[in-house]
Amino acid sequence: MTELMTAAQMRATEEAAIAAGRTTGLALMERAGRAVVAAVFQRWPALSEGAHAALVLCGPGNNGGDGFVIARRLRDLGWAVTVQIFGDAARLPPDARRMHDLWAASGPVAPLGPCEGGVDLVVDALFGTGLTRPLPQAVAEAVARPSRGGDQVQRVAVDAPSGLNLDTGAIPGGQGVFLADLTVTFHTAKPGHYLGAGPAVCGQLVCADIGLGGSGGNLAGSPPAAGSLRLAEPVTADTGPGLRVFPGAAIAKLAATGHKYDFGHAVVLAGGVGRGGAGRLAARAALRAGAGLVTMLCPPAALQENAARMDAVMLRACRDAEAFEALVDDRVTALCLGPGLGVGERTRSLVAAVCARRAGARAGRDPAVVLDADALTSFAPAPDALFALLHPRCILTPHEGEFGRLFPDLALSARAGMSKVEAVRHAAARAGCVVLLKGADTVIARPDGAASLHAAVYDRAVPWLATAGAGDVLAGLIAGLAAPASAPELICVAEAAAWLHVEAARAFGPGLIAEDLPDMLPEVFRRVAG
Ligand SMILES: NC(=O)C1=CN([C@@H]2O[C@H](COP(=O)(O)OP(=O)(O)OC[C@H]3O[C@@H](n4cnc5c(N)ncnc54)[C@H](O)[C@@H]3O)[C@@H](O)[C@H]2O)[C@@H](O)CC1
Ligand SMILES: Nc1ncnc2c1ncn2[C@@H]1O[C@H](COP(=O)(O)OP(=O)(O)O)[C@@H](O)[C@H]1O
Ligand SMILES: [K+]
Repeated sequence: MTELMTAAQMRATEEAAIAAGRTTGLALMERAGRAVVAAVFQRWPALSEGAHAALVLCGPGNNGGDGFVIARRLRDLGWAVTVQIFGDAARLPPDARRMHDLWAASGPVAPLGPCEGGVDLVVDALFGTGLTRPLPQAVAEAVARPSRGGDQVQRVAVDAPSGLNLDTGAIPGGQGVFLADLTVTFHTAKPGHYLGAGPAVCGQLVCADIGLGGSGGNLAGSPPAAGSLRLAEPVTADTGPGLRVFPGAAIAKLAATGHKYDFGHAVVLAGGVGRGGAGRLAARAALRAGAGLVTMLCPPAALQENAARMDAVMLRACRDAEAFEALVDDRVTALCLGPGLGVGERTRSLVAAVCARRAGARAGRDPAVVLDADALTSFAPAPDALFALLHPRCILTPHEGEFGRLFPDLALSARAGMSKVEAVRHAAARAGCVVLLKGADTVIARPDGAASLHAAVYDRAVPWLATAGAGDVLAGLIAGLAAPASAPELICVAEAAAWLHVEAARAFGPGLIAEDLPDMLPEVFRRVAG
C-alpha cells in the first residue's frame, strides 16, 4: 500500500530531505526530469531510438524547472526541442532558474504560442503541485492547442496535467486542462491522480523514485494511521509463499481454521414482498465472503418469496424491532441493513435496535453493523438522530446521493475546493464511525482521519460495475468479511471488500449484473491465496 501525499506533505518531505543535507533541490529536479524522459521511452520505445522533435511547455515554478531538465536531456540525445515559457524567466524560483539558465546557454526560450513544425512529443511542465487556482487564459489556450504531427503526437504531463488539482482531483474553473497520455509523478502518487477527473486526464500514471527515501510504503496488515491516506492495493508478504497481506489478512478463511461460529453469524435485514432482491444479494455476498452462517430476516409476508430463492442462507420472519430482539442471539457478529428495506419509521426503529446490540458473553467486541441505502435515507430528515445511535463498529456505505442526504454541507454539490477524502473524514468524525463513500474512487475514513482510497481506475477501471444492486453486494461483502472472530478492524475489512468487489467485476467482465458478483468471489479468493 502506498501513502498518498498532498501537495503540502510533498513539499514538506522535500524540504526536510534538503534541510537534513540528504539531497539538494537541484538534484531532485535533475532526477525528476530524467525520470520523465525514461518513462517516455518506456511507454513509447520508438521514441528512444533516433532523434525526434519535442515541444516543452514550462511554467513559472519548479514544475517548469523539471521541464528545462527534460528539454536539455532530449536535446543531448539529438532531439529538436522547442521550449516555451509561461511567465518571466527572471522570476523563476532559484532551482528552476538555474535549470532554465543551463538550457538557455545553448537553446532559445519563447513565450507560449503556436509551435512551428510538427512534433512527436509535447511535455507539459507548466504547473504541478503548486497550482492553486484555475489556469490563466493563456495557459488554458496553450494546453488545448493541437500540436502539429497529428495522432502521432504523444503527450506527457510532469507531475500533473496542468489544470488538475492534485489534492482534490478537480479541475478548478472547468475546462482548462492538459489531456495527457502519460503522467509521471514523483516519490508517491497524490490523491488527485486517483480522485474525480484525475485518472481521465492523466492517461497512464507512473510514479518515479527521485531519491527522497522511504516512499510511504504502508504496512498492509495494520490499519492506516490517524490522519494518513493510503491507496488500497495488493501487498504480498515478505515471508510465506503467495499469501497477500492485503487483502489476504482481511479474509479470515484464507488463514484461520475453525468452527462455523468462529467465522461468525451475519444477519441481513431484507425488505417486504417484491423488494427482497437487494437483501438477497447482500446475504449471498456475506455467505460467499466467508461468514460461517448467514440469516436473512424479512417481513412475514415475504417469507415465501425468499424461501423459494435461497438455500444456504437461513430465513426467519421479523415483523419489527421487537421481533428482531427475540430472533438474534449473542453469536450474531455482523448485521447488514438498508438494501430494499424501505424508507421510514420501521427502518429507523430497526436501525436503533441493531445499533443498540453489544458484545455478548461469547464475543470479544460489539457486532459490526453495515448501514446502507434505505437505512441511511430513512434518517435524511434528522441525520443527528442516526449519529446518536452509531458506535465505532458501525460503517455507513452511502453513494453520493445518500451521503448528501446525511451530510448536506459535505455533498458533492456543496464541497467546492474540498476533496472527497476531506469530506469523508469530516463525515466519519461527525458520525463517530467508519464511512465508505462509493464510486470509481471509493474513499473510506475513520473518525480520527485515517483514510484509504480504493481506486477502480486506469487498468482497473470497471464501468460495468455501475449496475443496479452492485452496492447491495458490497454491503453484504463487508458484513461477511467482518463477521469472523479473527476479522481485522472495520476500516481494513472495508478496504478489502472494496478491492474484492472490483476484482470480482474485473474477473467477470462486461455484461456483469449484480447477481454475478458473489459467485465470482471464489475465483478471486483462489488468486489471492495464490
Ligand atoms: N516537491 C518536490 O519534492 C519536488 C518538486 N518538483 C517539481 O516542482 C513542482 C512543484 O513546484 P512549485 O511548488 O514551484 O509549483 P508549480 O511549479 O506547480 O507552480 C508554482 C507557481 O505557480 C503559481 N500559480 C499557482 N496557480 C497559478 C495559476 N492558476 N495561475 C498562475 N500562477 C499560478 C504559484 O504561485 C507558483 O508561483 C512539482 O509539481 C514537481 O514538478 C520536482 O522538481 C522534484 C521534487
Ligand atoms: N464506474 C464505476 N467504476 C467502479 N465502480 C463503480 C462504478 N460505478 C459504481 N461503482 C460501484 O458500484 C457500486 C454501486 O453501488 P450503489 O450506488 O449503492 O448502487 P445500488 O444501490 O444499485 O447497489 C458501488 O460499490 C460503487 O463503488
Ligand atoms: K505539469
